[in-house]
Order: sequence, then structure tokens, then C-alpha cells
Amino acid sequence: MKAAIVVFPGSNRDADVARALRLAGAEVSTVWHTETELPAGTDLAVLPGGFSYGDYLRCGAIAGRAHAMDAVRAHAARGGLVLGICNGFQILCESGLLPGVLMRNVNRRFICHRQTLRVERTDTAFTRAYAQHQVIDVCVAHGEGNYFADPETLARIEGEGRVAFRYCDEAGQLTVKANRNGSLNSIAGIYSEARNVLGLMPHPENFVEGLVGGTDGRGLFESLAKAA
Ligand SMILES: NC(=O)CC[C@H](N)C(=O)O
Repeated sequence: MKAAIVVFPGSNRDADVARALRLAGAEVSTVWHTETELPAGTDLAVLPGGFSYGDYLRCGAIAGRAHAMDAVRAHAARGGLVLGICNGFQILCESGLLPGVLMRNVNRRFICHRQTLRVERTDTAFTRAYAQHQVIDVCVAHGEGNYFADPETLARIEGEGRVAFRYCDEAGQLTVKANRNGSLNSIAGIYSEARNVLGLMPHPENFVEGLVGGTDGRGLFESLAKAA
């Protein structure tokens, strides 16, 4: 598995996602936002978390139009795997690779806390290491994580089984209390139509070692390492 992490001015989770991918056995390189090509043989393009371009205009709005995103769009169109985490999810929506938008959190504040998620399907390149409806313990840290889509788009995403993760409580229940940014249908992450692109707001890369946080995030990177 060859992964290329696209780094923008303001990205701050690239080193963490690189460590998580290397722990899973992937070969990792980084691509500066001004590049117009991904390294030859790239299987997975990764858009990491952070505050690209200072979150000016909207989170991900400027990065979604960066030169490197042309290469990411071409990679996705060829069926290549793309993973966007937090700011990376916002960039995927701003670049048109995923539907919907990430609005300001419902409390209009930056939230940063442990978060349990329910794994909605396990037949994708990103989640094969998990069990159906497994509850995993990771974290969130964002100001604009409130997923929204118009009713027709939301019905299509749900109807096509494109919700990857939902915010839930420790028992796997989709409660209002567990959905602290106010996302529609407790959506924490979604797939593209072909399910080769995944965007999610939580940070699985923080949870790959028991000494610091836990290991529930490993499944995503182990699934990906075996996907190519
Ligand atoms: N951790 C992140 O990637 C944060 C994303 C974005 N800067 C926000 O605050 O919503």
C-alpha cells in the first residue's frame, strides 16, 4: 500500500496519520499542495486534519481549490482510494468529491473530546477490520463538523448505504447527547458513490497505540493497508 499525504499550509495532523499508516505497514510520502501529480503508484491519497489556509472563508474552502486537488480528483476518478480526516473531510466536500457541507457546530464553539462511533458497514476498503455496528472509541476536535445535506442528497446517501460512521453513545445508541456537533442523522463520515472516497470528522489516527489513547483507530489503517 503506497499512501500520499497532501499537506496544505495549516495542516497539522499529517505526521500523526503518517505514523498510523506506517504502523499498519503502508509506505508513506507527503505531497505539498502546489504539486500537480501524486507519486507514481499511489494507492491512497490522504487529506489530513488541521486548519488549512487558516480556515479562512470556510474550513477547507481554499484547500479544496489547490493545485494538488486536481491530482486527487483524477486519482479518485480512476478508482483510487482517498481518505479525508476532519479538515480533510471538509476539503473533500469543498472540492466536490463528497456531497454535503460541514457547517459550524450547533453550539457555535470548537469541540474537542473523546467520541464513540458506530461502524455502519464493514465491506469497504476502509472498514473490513471492524465488525458490523462495532462501537469504537476515538475523538473529535473541530469547529465546523456539523454535517448537512439537502433532503434529496441525504436520502440518496442513506439509500445507497454511504454513511460510514455515526456518532453514538457507548451502547451504540444514536442519541442527541452523543451527536454534539448537531450533524444530520448523527453522520460522522460518508463514502462517495463508488465507496473509494471516505471523509470523516473524527480522528482515528490518534488511536493506534494503547500507551497514548487507545487502539480503536487501528482498524481503519489496517483495512487500508490490506486494500491494495
Ligand atoms: N482537527 C481539524 O482538522 C479541525 C478542522 C477545522 N479546522 C475545524 O475547526 O473544523
